[in-house]
Formats: sequence, structure tokens, C-alpha cells
Amino acid sequence: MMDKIEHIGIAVKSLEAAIPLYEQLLNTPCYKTELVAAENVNTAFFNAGPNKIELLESASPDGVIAKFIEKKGEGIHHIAFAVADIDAEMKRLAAAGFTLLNETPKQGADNKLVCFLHPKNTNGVLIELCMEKPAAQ
Ligand SMILES: CC[C@H](C(=O)O)C(=O)SCCNC(=O)CCNC(=O)[C@H](O)C(C)(C)COP(=O)(O)OP(=O)(O)OC[C@H]1O[C@@H](n2cnc3c(N)ncnc32)[C@H](O)[C@@H]1OP(=O)(O)O
Ligand SMILES: [Co+2]
Repeated sequence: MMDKIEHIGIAVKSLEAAIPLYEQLLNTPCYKTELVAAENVNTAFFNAGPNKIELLESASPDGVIAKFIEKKGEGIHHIAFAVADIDAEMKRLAAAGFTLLNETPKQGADNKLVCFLHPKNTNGVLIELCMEKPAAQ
């Protein structure tokens, strides 16, 4: 089950320009910036009540975010839902016919495991499943 919207991902050309803008807009400081090398993306996080805003800047000219901005411009990139059991949700959604973009949960930002669903099955919205990484046993 999707517990809540964990974050809204927003594609931006420059974190340097977008971070102060969102700090002013949200009236709260960016609480974390993080490079997710595997995704070729630099991220910046803000709390917005029980949810978050995740700004995304491409870490290379040919990254996913650069491609998105080239095609669609800056703007909302994805919606991430918090899930308690990402494996179970991936199984449920795959069985329901959604296209998973990664076979197993992968490393996300902000201490999460993530999986993406292709927008072709979700009315054109890129969906991310997002689970807090279990504490190391
Ligand atoms: C994980 C770290 C962090 C976190 O929260 O922890 C992040 O959120 S990282 C976010 C960046 N990473 C990803 O987005 C990974 C998943 N995305 C992908 O695998 C690709 O972007 C994919 C498959 C969605 C699109 O890649 P592709 O190479 O196929 O690009 P195209 O431009 O050819 O797109 C095909 C088709 O999809 C539409 N599209 C692409 N991106 C989006 C989007 N964000 N929202 C909605 N639609 C999207 C694109 O317009 C094309 O549609 P078409 O009708 O064919 O023009
Ligand atoms: Co995200």
C-alpha cells in the first residue's frame, strides 16, 4: 500500500539557483544535498509538512534529468510514494501490469531504497516507490 507522498521530484538546471528560491518559497532551509552517482543526479531536499520536495540537477550532460529538461523543460519530474515493504509493492504492481524500471530495489537518496514505474502505464507520470532503508543489522 502507498503510505503517503514521500516527495515530489522537480528537475532543475541548477541547484545553485533553485535551492535559495525553494528556501524562500517554502520558508525552510534545504536540509540535505546528495549526489546519487548511480542516477547521475545531484539532489537537494526540503521538508514541506509531512512531505518533501526533492530538487534534481543532472550530474552529467547526458543524464536522465538532462534528457528530461531538454525534452520537457524544468518542472515536476516524478511523484515518490512511501511504502513499508518495497519488495511486496513491486511484486503487486508488476502482477497488476505496471512496468518496473528496475528489477530489484535500488539505492536512492536520503537513505532510501527505490523503484520506478514507467510513465507509459501511469497516465504519463513517473512514479517512484520509496522505502526507508532498514537499519543495518
Ligand atoms: C534515485 C535517486 C532519487 C531519489 O528520489 O532517491 C531520484 O528520484 S533520481 C530521479 C532520476 N532517475 C530516474 O528518473 C530513473 C527512472 N527514469 C528512467 O528510467 C527514464 O527517465 C525513463 C525510462 C522514464 C525515460 O527514459 P527514456 O530514455 O525512455 O527517455 P525518453 O525521453 O525517450 O522517454 C520515453 C517516454 O517517457 C516520457 N518520460 C520520460 N521521463 C518522464 C517523466 N519524468 N515523467 C513523465 N514522462 C516521462 C517521455 O516523454 C517519453 O514519452 P513519449 O510519449 O514517447 O515522448
Ligand atoms: Co525521487
